[in-house]
Amino acid sequence: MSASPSGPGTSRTRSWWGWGYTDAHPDDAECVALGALLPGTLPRPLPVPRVADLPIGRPGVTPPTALAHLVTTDPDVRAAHAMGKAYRDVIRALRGRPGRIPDLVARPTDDRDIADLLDWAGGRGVAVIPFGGGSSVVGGVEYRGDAHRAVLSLDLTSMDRVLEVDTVSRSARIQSGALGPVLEAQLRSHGLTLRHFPQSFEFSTLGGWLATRAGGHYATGRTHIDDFVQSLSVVTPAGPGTSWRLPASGAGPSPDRLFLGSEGVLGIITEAWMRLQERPRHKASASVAFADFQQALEAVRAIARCDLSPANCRLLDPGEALLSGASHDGSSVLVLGFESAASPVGGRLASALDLAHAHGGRGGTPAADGDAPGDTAVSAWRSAFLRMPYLRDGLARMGAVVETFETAATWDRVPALIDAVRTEVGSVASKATGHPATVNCRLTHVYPDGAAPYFTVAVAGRPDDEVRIWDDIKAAASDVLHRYRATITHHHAVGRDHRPGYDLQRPDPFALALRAAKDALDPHRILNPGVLID
Ligand SMILES: Cc1cc2nc3c(=O)[nH]c(=O)nc-3n(C[C@H](O)[C@H](O)[C@H](O)COP(=O)(O)OP(=O)(O)OC[C@H]3O[C@@H](n4cnc5c(N)ncnc54)[C@H](O)[C@@H]3O)c2cc1C
Repeated sequence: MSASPSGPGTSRTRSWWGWGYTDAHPDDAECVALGALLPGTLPRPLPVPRVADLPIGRPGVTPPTALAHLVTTDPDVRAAHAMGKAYRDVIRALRGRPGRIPDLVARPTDDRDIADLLDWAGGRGVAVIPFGGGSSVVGGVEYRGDAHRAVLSLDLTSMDRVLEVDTVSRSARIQSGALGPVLEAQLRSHGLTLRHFPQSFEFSTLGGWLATRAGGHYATGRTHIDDFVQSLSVVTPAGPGTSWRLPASGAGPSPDRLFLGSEGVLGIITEAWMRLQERPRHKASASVAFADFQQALEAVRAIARCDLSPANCRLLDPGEALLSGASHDGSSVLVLGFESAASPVGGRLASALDLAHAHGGRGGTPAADGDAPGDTAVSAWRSAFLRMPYLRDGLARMGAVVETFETAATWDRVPALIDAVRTEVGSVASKATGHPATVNCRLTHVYPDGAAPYFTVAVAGRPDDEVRIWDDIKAAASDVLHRYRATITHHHAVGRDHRPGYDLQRPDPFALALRAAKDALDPHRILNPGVLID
């Protein structure tokens, strides 16, 4: 079992503490250059953390002989499964204080292995934390507390095959541990694609997407992974179950809906039949600049209502546009993209541009229908988007507090919500650190009735106090969201970090029903304790 899983067809090493591949991390000189962008950061980067320096104790439990071949106690592997990939996780690793290191890491290869591991853990009071790619940004894959005798991280990535493709119904049965690129590589030979591309695509799994109701790259329409699910197979401590494959069904509450977004607290999603698509042959994109952010919001609202279905409709405020290189003159930028396997999309792009121009937008010559993006602001935004998590970790090494959070609200609240977050979160961040803070915003997904604003906070921290500072900033952000009745998360999930906000958001009878489901399916309360429901 390797400590640092490699990407498909590559021997590159995954970082145990930070985002992605170690060879893509900013070096010390780049970290210093990044730090210079934020007044008050450290003069030199914090050293890259080493597993050898961590307080990794002996495992508190030994697996039975029959399961020993699935389990490792290797310190490198255990460290890589201790936390997710939020800023909070990265800075804790950098400061030598990661979350609790799991006692054991298991990599099952089929449903039987999972059932046996759950049986054993249930009988011994061992907590089981399902682990896909480990890209959670909400404390979803770490254990907090001490109510269990030991902790087992259940890594699903050995179950990564596309098992069947039904070209007639255009769907496939896929094991849940497949990372994005592994899954797409297997579908390519059939000329098909799932086309679910979260920013974390490279290092997250189908099971993780389903368990967190992840949001992909589609800005409108099928924004969440839920929309692609035909049926699910789940192994719970109370037994396994598979829903029927159906294109749609009105037969009572949906069994799939119980497990979509269940974040590993009710059972392990082991495979799913997923709706596929043909690869797009027609693509077109363009960007439009706006002098006024409020007008840009109006333009996006108009586009979202017109049945144009852009695949990309990201509105970047001036700070986001500057950071990604999409604009340098204080403009907000709307990045528009259309795609289709069936018919040219130039007409839809032209209609969206007309609407943007009618609301004061400038530029955005429609690119010819084809594969190339054509527009430099669009290309700049795309490369910055993929590089951003690496840069965040570089800034963390400079002692900065840099993190994102996201939400969704109806259009009537969106403009005031964005203003309130900028003002109140910015003020808490500056007061907590004594340094100027930036709070930037982009819209990642848009709907006819509302939008999903996504915020990035950046401020120089105070040495060794970064976690507390971030927790204070996050608490202020959650307060604003609650006041505006905006969701605690549009797609990042609840995990442990969003529990207080989630508890306030969900109706009481729903909490009762969820608790009853937990009692029935996980009677020993071993699955991901602390997440979603107690
Ligand atoms: C840089 C970065 C960018 C991101 N971009 C996006 C984005 O664009 N869209 C988005 O939605 N999210 C995004 N995320 C968040 C994260 O990638 C998603 O939540 C993703 O769905 C998690 O998938 P994973 O395989 O890494 O799951 P993990 O992080 O391993 O697990 C997430 C949760 O699901 C549970 N779980 C995992 N697998 C299973 C399973 N098979 N059965 C039951 N429970 C399971 C875990 O216990 C945990 O609670 C981003 C994160 C980072 C760090």
